Amino acid sequence: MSEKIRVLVPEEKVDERIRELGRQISEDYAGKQVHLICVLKGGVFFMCELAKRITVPVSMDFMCVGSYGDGTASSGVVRIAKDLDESIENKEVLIVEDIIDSGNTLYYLIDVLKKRNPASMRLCTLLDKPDRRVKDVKVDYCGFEIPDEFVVGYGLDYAQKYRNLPYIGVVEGLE
Ligand SMILES: O=P(O)(O)OC[C@H]1O[C@H](OP(=O)(O)OP(=O)(O)O)[C@H](O)[C@@H]1O
Ligand code: HPA
Ligand SMILES: [Mg+2]
Repeated sequence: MSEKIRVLVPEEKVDERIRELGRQISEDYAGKQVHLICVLKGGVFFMCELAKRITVPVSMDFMCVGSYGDGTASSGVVRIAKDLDESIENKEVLIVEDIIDSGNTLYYLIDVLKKRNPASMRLCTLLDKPDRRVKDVKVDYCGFEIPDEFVVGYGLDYAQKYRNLPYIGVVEGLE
């Protein structure tokens, strides 16, 4: 069955904002190498586009975590399905996420990664949904603040579908 999707942020706006974020990050990390950590699966589209817009040297690694399963609410239990391949000790780490919603995922991840002694650690998210926050998470770079609606596209899924949409949409008709 397929749901109805309403466009919330069109493709051109997403692309333009990612270029701006890339410029800002390049300025802030001038003279350094930034180590991007992609939070799979949702973060992968954003990370690829963002990395192309960063002009300082970039390295990258991937971690796969999840707490939503096929539903629209966080289970509260964050599961690591794949850890990083490399050490982050003394690296300028920038975590790249698609969305901060309840904050459960990033609260947990930041706690885990801080113990590995990076030189610095910041967070960049394409979307921030502050109305749903239950855990406090500091966002350093944000693409868009969005209202309390379940969104898909640009890596975000509903029951694993719609990640490949090139825009941010709202799934209509969910309670
Ligand atoms: O702030 P939170 O309420 O924790 O929600 C945000 C997290 O939830 C989603 O991941 P999900 O668990 O759906 O895994 P996925 O990226 O594989 O879809 C999303 O990609 C974030 O990682
Ligand atoms: O609004 C959302 N959409 C898809 N996945 C999510 N994970 C947390 N919030 C969302
Ligand atoms: Mg998901």
